[in-house]
Amino acid sequence: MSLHGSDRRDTSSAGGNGMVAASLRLRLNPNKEHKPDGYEDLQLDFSPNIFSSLERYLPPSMLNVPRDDKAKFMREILLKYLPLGERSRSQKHREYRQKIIENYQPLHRELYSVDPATFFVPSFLRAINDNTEQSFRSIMSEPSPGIFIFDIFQTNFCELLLSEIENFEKWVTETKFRIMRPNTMNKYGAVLDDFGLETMLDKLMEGFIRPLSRVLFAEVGGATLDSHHGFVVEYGKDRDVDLGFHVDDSEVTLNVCLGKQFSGGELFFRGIRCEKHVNTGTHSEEIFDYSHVPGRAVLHRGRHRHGARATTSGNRVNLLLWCRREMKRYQKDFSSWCGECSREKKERQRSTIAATKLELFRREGESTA
Ligand SMILES: O=C(O)CCC(=O)C(=O)O
Ligand SMILES: [Fe+2]
Repeated sequence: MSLHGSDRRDTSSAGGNGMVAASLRLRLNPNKEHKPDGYEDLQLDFSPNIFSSLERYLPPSMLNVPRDDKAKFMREILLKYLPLGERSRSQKHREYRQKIIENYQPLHRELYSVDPATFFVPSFLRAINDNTEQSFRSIMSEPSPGIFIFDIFQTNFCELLLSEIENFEKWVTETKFRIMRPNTMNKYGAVLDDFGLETMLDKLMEGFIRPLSRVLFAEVGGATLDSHHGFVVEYGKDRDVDLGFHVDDSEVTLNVCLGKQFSGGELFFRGIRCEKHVNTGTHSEEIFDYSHVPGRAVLHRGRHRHGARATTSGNRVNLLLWCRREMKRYQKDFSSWCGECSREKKERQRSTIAATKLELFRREGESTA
């Protein structure tokens, strides 16, 4: 589910609307002293972070009621802000997930909560612990502006995750369970959030990707990423072949190759664009192609246009974490990150300067004539 759009962002006035009693209005300003509960372990239709953020807006009388009651109250408010169609979609999705989680037996339970020492390579962990731009840049390359490449996962972690995914798919085939694919562009692959890995991926985003995005992608809200869509894509014989040119429904995307053996499957990047300019041409300096390496991450803005070439032999499985900001501010000026908006802005500035210069020359000419 998603909570996009400026109309649904301003939760501060939500309590004044409809069924919730007037005495239970949300506060206009958050209570910054209040330490919110965690909601990761509950099956909810919205990201646990949204509940923790919204909790600071609860009326004072509700702050200390049981967590389930707070979650119920906030869920009702959030649901009212979804259009009807989306509301029932969100309800159905919750039931769908519930059904999987009740019936699927995980194979490697150790994958379901983050264990930094066994998940990540030491260089990545050191950089995250240092938490400085310099430490981040020391472990990554930026072969093209806004595209960062670095080693992230240990081989053993990649293998365990691949084996868990295979086990899930085996269960899907055996039980003939109809699963939802990660998005409209894939016929294969699986949504990791749907079979129990949501909390682990949330921790991965919060503790390990958000610190990087805060520094590397500040202008698209990298510091305040608050939800994610986590899935795997699978290519090869009997799987998807390639992936067309697109932008992701994310502010920041983490793409990590898990394996296995394959050839082809290169990513091609073609510049960052806002919605208005998404189909404009590419400039030569925006062209960048990348060959995947197992365990290695590519981190880029969701609006960085890209696609994946055909995997010509073997199997390729990649983990994708689309990191989002549900609580987005409505943004109008994209010139800090859209290649075309910034070119247009520079062009406007250049012509204003040229016109001013011309006018000055003209006046000078008149006064000396
Ligand atoms: O196949 C890949 O590595 C890219 C996948 C991708 O861009 C996506 O799923 O959004
Ligand atoms: Fe993508």
